[in-house]
Amino acid sequence: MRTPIIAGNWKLHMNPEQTVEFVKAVSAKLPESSKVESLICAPAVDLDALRKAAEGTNLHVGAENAYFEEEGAFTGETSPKVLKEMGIQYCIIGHSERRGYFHETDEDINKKAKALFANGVTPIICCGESLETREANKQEEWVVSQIKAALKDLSAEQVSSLVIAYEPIWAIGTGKTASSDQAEEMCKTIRETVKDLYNEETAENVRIQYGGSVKPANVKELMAKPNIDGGLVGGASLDPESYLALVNYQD
Ligand SMILES: O=C(CO)COP(=O)(O)O
Repeated sequence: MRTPIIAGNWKLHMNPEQTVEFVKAVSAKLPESSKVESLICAPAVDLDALRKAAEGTNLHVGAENAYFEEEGAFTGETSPKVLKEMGIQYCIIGHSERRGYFHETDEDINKKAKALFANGVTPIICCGESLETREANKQEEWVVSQIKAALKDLSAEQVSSLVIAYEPIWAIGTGKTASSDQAEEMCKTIRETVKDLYNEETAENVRIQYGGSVKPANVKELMAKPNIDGGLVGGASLDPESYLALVNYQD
């Protein structure tokens, strides 16, 4: 059985003090990790505070990005090796904002996935189509091609352990959620792609999140779908009450 994973992606919000306040506000009310994994992915400058504040709680900690090199002359980048040393468990890669504003390619994302695995950090690999691609009804081939490129040369064991986040760009921060049927349809396609590339067991193990205007009001319906194992949540993860409503969607 796949453990559901609800992750906040704070993007460029929150400072270390606010991070500690947030953890204080949520820590006592988080579900058991065996029931739902509660994760916050925070800006690199907040990770030390987040990891320390989350110690001994059911809150898991992730980064929003990392580079594919561990060290060297790469000004401004975040090392996957240092993430590991800091005790960071997850790292988002290939978010559409990174692909769009920072020109990250499928090849970069594949290299980042390998670098994270080399350092024992679990990647959350994002994929998703633009409105233009959906209107042209090309969303499936677009997402399948992103997945194939991101997973290139990864082992079945690695793919079993990672997380894929389907985030249609037209649903991010727009208040326009994909319908639960649209989200399920693509998450199912992603799982079938993993089965074609690897095997049934790997496809059954890989966790697939939906992201794009997930809110307390729609999380339950999304999570009821058989191929949706979690949410990657931007705006609604910044407020403690809203975050708690998301991670406790089973109550
Ligand atoms: O991009 C997202 C999470 O990675 C989704 O953001 P919103 O939940 O704000 O739409």
